[in-house]
Amino acid sequence: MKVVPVYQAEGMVLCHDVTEIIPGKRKGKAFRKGHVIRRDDIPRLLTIGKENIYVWEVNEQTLHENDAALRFAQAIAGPGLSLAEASEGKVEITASIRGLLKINGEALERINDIEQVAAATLHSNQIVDAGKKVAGCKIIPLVIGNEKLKQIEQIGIDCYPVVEVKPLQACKVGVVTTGSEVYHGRITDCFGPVLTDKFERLGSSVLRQVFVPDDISMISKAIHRLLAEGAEMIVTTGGMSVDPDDVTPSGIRAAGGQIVAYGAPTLPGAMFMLAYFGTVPVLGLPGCVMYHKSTIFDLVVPRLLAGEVLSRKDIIRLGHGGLCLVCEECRYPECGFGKGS
Ligand SMILES: Nc1nc2c(c(=O)[nH]1)N[C@H]1C(S)=C(S)[C@@H](COP(=O)(O)OP(=O)(O)OC[C@H]3O[C@@H](n4cnc5c(N)ncnc54)[C@H](O)[C@@H]3O)O[C@H]1N2
Ligand code: MOO
Repeated sequence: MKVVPVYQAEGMVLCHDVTEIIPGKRKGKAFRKGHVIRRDDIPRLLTIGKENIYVWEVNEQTLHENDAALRFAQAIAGPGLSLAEASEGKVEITASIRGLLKINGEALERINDIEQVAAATLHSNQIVDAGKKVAGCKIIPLVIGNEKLKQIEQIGIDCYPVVEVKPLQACKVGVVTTGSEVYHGRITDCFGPVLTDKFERLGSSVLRQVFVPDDISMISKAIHRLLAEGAEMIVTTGGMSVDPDDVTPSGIRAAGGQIVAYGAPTLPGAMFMLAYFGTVPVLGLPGCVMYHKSTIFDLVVPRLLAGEVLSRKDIIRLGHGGLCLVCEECRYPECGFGKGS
């Protein structure tokens, strides 16, 4: 900060608000702190009585907060995002498409470890609609050293993209509904409509729903039939728990898939299974997916539709934030469920 004669202040940044008082008419801010002084501001500043003012100097080594915030946002934003105009040292980042929000948490931490800058985001791995605000980049002082922006830009290159929205692929989904009580018509199937609705909301569709009793070989055959019909994802429903008739995990194993995990640290959704048949994910969905509004389904399926291949480690990580409070009115993803992963 330094004092300069006002007629030398063009291009420099005001360090404080400048108040103008016109008796009987108005009292208010004539210029805001952070304003970059233009040549035509000078006569007005002189009229207000400012022959000398405190300024920050912007030169090759320093940047005004708004210019810096824009470079900051450009450095962290990847595909599927758009940037708002810089204001008060801040640029907001919004989704430009509907899709899966991905945040590189490690890169974000490295950036926020740089002094005088702050980036805040929504949590990773949630579906966001186009227009949703997902992140904000803020410069703390009015003027910041260029080297700090260069550090951020290097992290942005090394970890590209720090923030992105991945589009969801439209998938043809095969459904294998197990349960002798459903197969023999003792009860009406309720899983199919829930899944049709959930997949349609995600831009995918149910190719076919096959009904089988609690029989390992029939479950296995149904999986192969749907694979042969071109299913790009298969979900089996029910029979995932511990009763003698809960044989769906055995059916998936018998079909010969590569098992990623049986059991997931999410409640509801603990009795979940994920397997792969080549590139086709096969999911074992427990009864809770039919009953509860938000479950393991909502944490895993969007990521699969965004093209991610999930590992056992990805499933294990769901534990932090994997406890759903089963609120009367479900507000997911505007809650803690799935937040830690
Ligand atoms: N002793 C234990 N009991 C339970 C455990 C456990 O670990 N130990 N796990 C619980 C969890 S977690 C879940 S989730 C549920 C359900 O798990 P399943 O996937 O095995 O579900 P099912 O036994 O097949 O069915 C439960 C219930 O839902 C009805 N159902 C199933 N499919 C359909 C369908 N397509 N349409 C309509 N209704 C359906 C079924 O008739 C049963 O009433 O287990 C807990 N228990
Ligand atoms: O899978 Mo149950 O899967 O936790 O409610």
